[in-house]
Amino acid sequence: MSLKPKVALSQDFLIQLSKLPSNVHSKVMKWAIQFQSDPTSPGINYENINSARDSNLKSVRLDRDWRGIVFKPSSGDVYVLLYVDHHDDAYRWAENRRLSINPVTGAMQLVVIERQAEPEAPPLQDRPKLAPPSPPAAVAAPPVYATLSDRELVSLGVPEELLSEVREICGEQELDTLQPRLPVEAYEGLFLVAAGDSVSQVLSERETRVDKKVDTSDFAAALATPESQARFVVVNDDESMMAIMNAPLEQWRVFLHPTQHKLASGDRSGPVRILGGAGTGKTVLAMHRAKWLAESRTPAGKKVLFTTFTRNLASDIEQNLRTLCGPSTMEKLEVRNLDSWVHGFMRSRKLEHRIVYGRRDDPARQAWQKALAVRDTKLELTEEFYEQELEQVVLAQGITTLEEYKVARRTGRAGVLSRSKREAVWPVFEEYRGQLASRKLKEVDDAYREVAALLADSQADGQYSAIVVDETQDLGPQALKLLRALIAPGPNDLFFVGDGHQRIYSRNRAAMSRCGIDIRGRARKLYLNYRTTDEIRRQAVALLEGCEVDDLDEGHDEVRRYRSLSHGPTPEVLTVKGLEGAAAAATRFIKELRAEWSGESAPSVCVIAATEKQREALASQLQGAGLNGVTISAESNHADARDVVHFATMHRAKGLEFDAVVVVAPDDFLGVPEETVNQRKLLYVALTRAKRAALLIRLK
Ligand SMILES: Nc1ncnc2c1ncn2[C@@H]1O[C@H](COP(=O)(O)OP(=O)(O)OP(=O)(O)O)[C@@H](O)[C@H]1O
Repeated sequence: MSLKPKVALSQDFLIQLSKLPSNVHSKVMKWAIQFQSDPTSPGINYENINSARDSNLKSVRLDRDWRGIVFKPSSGDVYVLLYVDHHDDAYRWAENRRLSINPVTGAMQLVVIERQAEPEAPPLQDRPKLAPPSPPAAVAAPPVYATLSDRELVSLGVPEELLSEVREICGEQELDTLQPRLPVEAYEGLFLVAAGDSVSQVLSERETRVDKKVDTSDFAAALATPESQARFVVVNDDESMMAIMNAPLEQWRVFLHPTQHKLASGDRSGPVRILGGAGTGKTVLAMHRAKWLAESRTPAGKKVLFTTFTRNLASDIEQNLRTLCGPSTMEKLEVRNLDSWVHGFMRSRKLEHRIVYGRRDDPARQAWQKALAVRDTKLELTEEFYEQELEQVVLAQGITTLEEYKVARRTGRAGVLSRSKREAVWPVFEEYRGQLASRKLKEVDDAYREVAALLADSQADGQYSAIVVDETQDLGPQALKLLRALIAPGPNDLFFVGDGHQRIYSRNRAAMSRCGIDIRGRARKLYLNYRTTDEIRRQAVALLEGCEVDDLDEGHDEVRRYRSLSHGPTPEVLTVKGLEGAAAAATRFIKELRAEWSGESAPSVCVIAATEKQREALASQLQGAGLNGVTISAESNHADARDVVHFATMHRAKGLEFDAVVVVAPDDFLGVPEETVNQRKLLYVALTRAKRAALLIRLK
């Protein structure tokens, strides 16, 4: 029995497919499907490309004008659809490209060679490190990678063909210029080294082994590496081929970053925590992980729980999971925001309490006012003090008795509170809980705590095979403890993704290790921003300068190491007086953008405001200027709405993305960094929702 040859598609092929006119698109689809079923068919005529650097690249005729470029090595049974274009363009594309195998990582890399071939070099291991060349007199910055050996650079993913160009890089800008020609892992490795990491740190964090013997002619083996799968996908049947080709731009479903790939599958001995700045593919990874867990580690009768903080985000994720997973996998997945899960659990146990999320509205407001009425006025503590003490100490730590309160840690709270003062303060909190109870209400943190206790008492775990958590930064200590109680400790139990820069519910600062979640040895990071242009990312990061950011545990995180893959205009920052001025600026920006992008399908745009009131006012003014809008609510993101402007509060925009955003920021959000950390984080979240363009309006 002869085995069917391996057929793969490249990322470039799919991107190109998405740009083809529809009559050519269907022709290419038909051809590609035939090709997939038998690339050795005598009907396929592989023509040599005389000027090609790589003799394994062949041209295949699709019709009089169009050509496919295919990789067909002289030995081995691997065929890769690399590109499609008009005859001359396709040939030009193929001329200076080479598909080779990285001799250290074993990954397949498509390299664009712009320079003349260099003289034959000795094998990697024999090559000495280059002494740092003495810089030319006029050049200030020395080459960044001069002290690394060739082998070290290649182990980061740098193709041998680009070594000399990498060696000449003297700064960030030059690295960014070379980025489109570098494999994603090489670009990432290089900027991490430039930021201060050692090569071995980079390799060990990304779990890349460099001690294997690599056969640089075995393309079938090379295709199996996570690095190769970041840009090539093997297709085994018509069905999967069609699914991929019908949504060529849904790259996240097919091509994972090597780190996403490694973390999405395979067993982990306990809780995992993934950090990553905005847009680094944390949700994508979480979805792939949930899929793998559901398909590979979930016995009949159990499910994977995928949870997050906000309701509209959970429904967004569920929709995306439906495009990633078949019905049988979806049956093993439960996607719910944590509050809705708790609500459901309480109802199933006939617990009648309603959950309250704040004290602004009745009846919780009345309960809080009654509680404040019992305070000891001699202490001269403000209402704000009591409220913050309640949220950040009493509720967050699940303190239910004066004895516990007397010895509680008050991390993050200003000023020392003596035991005697604590005794005098405590009755307010006790009264509040009593007032809530008489109204059949419960604070959300108390609900988490009590449900966790019920689970522990009833040994009711066992319904979930694993739990995947998105937006972990917004879950406080009691929420984390509840998640811990929901599943027995063991392999693959908990998988968290999050970003301390995006904590927008500041009361929910938690350290995982203090909630029974031990991530030691299982903490990883994603560094590449797939969503936002680097110009927008930098603008957003600049807002957080001087703000302390945690790593969801007891350490710190920093933004220096993150980078974006795309570039665009630097976001405009305007200062205007009043909402009318903001609405006028937003209208102009959106209309100009629509005119500029008129050749493309309607861009998605979101106007993001700090409060519901401002959001409503802006929506009505833009409506008056002829821009129809929809409001993003807890129930719906209106993701399918076309030709409308979306309106959201900063809290509601979390986790979403749009081609462009207009962020309307009250000017006091940008006060002294230490005093406006929470507001600045909201702005960071809002601005990083943009993929290509952003306008930041400072509202005086
Ligand atoms: N491997 C990938 N290839 C291509 N696109 C990707 C990949 N991973 C993520 N993306 C895209 O990048 C964007 C951001 O991804 P995602 O929402 O998962 O990031 P995130 O880290 O969860 O963002 P945030 O924290 O800002 O909400 C999405 O458009 C997603 O489709």
